[in-house]
This record gives sequence, C-alpha cells and structure tokens, in this order.
Amino acid sequence: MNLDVDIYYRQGNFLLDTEFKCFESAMGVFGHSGCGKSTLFRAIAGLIRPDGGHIILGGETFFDAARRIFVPPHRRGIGLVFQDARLFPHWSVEQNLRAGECLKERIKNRPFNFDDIVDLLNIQHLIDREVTDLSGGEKQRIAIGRTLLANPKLLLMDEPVSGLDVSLKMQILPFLARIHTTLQIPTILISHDLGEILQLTDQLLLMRDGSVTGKNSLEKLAGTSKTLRELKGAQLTNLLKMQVAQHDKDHGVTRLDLPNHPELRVEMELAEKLPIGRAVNIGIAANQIAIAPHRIETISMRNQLPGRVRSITHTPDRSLCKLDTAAGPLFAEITRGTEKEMNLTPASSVWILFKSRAIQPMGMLQ
Ligand SMILES: Nc1ncnc2c1ncn2[C@@H]1O[C@H](COP(=O)(O)OP(=O)(O)OP(=O)(O)O)[C@@H](O)[C@H]1O
Repeated sequence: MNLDVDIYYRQGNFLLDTEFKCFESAMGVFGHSGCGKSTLFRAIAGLIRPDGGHIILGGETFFDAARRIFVPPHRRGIGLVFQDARLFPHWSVEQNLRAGECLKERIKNRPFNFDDIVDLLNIQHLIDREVTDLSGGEKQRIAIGRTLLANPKLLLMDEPVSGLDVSLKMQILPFLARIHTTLQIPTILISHDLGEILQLTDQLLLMRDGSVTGKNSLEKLAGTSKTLRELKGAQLTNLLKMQVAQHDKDHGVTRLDLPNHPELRVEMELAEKLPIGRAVNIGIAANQIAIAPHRIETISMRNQLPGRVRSITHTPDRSLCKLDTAAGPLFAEITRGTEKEMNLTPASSVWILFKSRAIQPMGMLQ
C-alpha cells in the first residue's frame, strides 16, 4: 500500500496527532488502550473528519484540509472489520455476504468472485443458515467475507478476534494471513496481542497518547530502548509453526514436531481437536520462556530447545533476548540479573525452557 497519513483531530480532551507513511502491504497498529488506534481507523475510513492534515491512499486524496477535500466513506473503498461482527440479524448468511456486493461499481473489476471468498473462508456449509445461531468465530468469518466481497482497496481490521476465546480465534487467525496472501489486499490490523499481528506481518505502527512513536519491524522496534519501552507490558507472543505428532491421553499432552527437526519435539496440554499431521501455529508468551546455560535433566518444564542469542535489548528493568532456534527466531523476556549471572552476550549458546501450559494453539494451517 502507499498510505500517507498526517492528521490532527481533537475529540473531547483527546488529541490525535498522527503522522506516518506506510509502503508495506500489511501493518499492525499497537498501543495502550485509549491511545487513538480506533480513532485513526475512523479517520482513514472517513467516519470522522480530522481538523487538519491529509490522508492519501495510492495517490488518491481522501482528505486534505488545506484543499477542502473530504471523500465520504462510501467512496473510499475501504473495508472495515470490527471486534463485533455487526451482521444483519434477520438475514441469512448468504444475504449478509451479498450485502457486501451492493455497490456494483465497486465490484465491477473485482479480481475474485463470490465462490472464491466462500472457499477462502471455508463457509460453504453455513451459506443457508440464519446468522443468529452461528458461533462467534463463524459470525466473524461472515463479517470478513462481506467486507472482502465489497472489493476493498484497503482492509482495516480493528481487533477482529479479541472478543473470541482461543478456540474461536483459531477459526479466524489463519484466515487473516491467507486472505492477505491470496487476495493481496493491503491490510492494517489493530490488536492488543503482538502475536496476532505477527501472524500477518512484522511491521508495526506504535502509538502513544494519540501520536506515532515508532514505525518499523518488530525486530527493529524491540532493538531500540525507547520503542521497546512502548512494547513493555505488551503481550509479546512468539509464533512458531509446528506439526501435530501425537496425542498422549495418559500424560495429558499433545506432542508437536518442529518442521525439519524431527529430533526436537515439544509438548503442550492435550488438544485432541488438532488433527495428527496438521501444521499448526502455536504461541508462547515471551515472558513464559526461561533460559539456561545447558540442558537440564530434572525439571518440571517439559520443553527444552537449544538456541543461540542473536541480540539483547534493554529497558530499565528487563532484557529482551532475541534467540535463534530450530523453530525460528524467538523472543524471551528475562531480568537484568539473569542476563548478568549467565553472562549472556550475542552468540551465547543457551537452552530455552518453557512449560507445556505456556503453549497456546493459535491456529491450524492449511
Ligand atoms: N466520541 C468521543 N468523544 C470524546 N472522546 C472520545 C470519543 N471517542 C473516543 N474518545 C476518546 O479518545 C481516545 C482514543 O480512543 P480510541 O477508541 O481511538 O482508542 P483506542 O486506542 O482504539 O483504545 P482501545 O484499545 O481501548 O480500543 C480515548 O481517550 C477515548 O476515551
């Protein structure tokens, strides 16, 4: 996308004063509650009119205060997906989906058709149902489908899965990345969980008190003390791809293989719904990972993987280690004390430890 935003907007006591340019095809927006993420989305979508500045997408000016340009929302071609699905309750699934196609001009050159979206979101079996008795995850898939069918130039997703429990998130999260790669619609995603954003992109816009404090890859932002501080307290969930190997009911665990490393296995709490052989995304919070100088034979933490420190970033009270492992890069949050005691430096060889319970299934991959 080629998005250029430079706006200010007063809303009660709150001032949104935001400037950034985005050339990446996907970006996550991250910041504390109330920092202005949704207000920024509303401004881009045209649901509010900023007090000043400009918004330009792909060379098309949506808003320019100086030139008195304000393109209304229905002419911007922007798709919005909210936390709640906002479906029409008395309509069937198909009627809800078709509502996305009501502007014929917008879908004239659409590079996909109705069935493509139904296939992509795996909702064939729901088409004739009423929406009222769908699960939260199913409703959200229909809402996403309706938005996609309108052929948006840009997709804005405002915490699309935050109201759902983990199993329902699993119904949605894999589709976000799939939608993005298959349909190539530029996408901006707001989420409180960096792990969710990382499913889609590692490009982040950090916000605080209405302003942008950083825009870069997570790695770069986490590599700078100032922006790492912004990320502090954030749920930083590492996402790893694994393959379901075995359900062991006796021990209450599901075993997962690391792709291309059959000698390395990890265990998570029993998740029998995951089909054997299926590739899955799992999440491990950075603050649930411990580091040891060598493998430990007698310890309750079931999972141990060898790794190497790539970099260490400091905030006043903690260290964020970026580690290279056979499962991919991984962030671990440790204390300064641990770092000193272990004499950790870039290139140190370490073992990475985490409990089975620290693993969250984040979504099945196709
Ligand atoms: N209609 C309004 N009038 C006055 N203030 C408002 C209005 N809507 C939102 N605000 C305030 O504007 C600020 C930014 O709100 P916004 O919803 O954009 O934050 P957010 O970052 O999306 O928060 P969250 O993560 O909790 O959804 C907040 O302080 C909020 O209380």
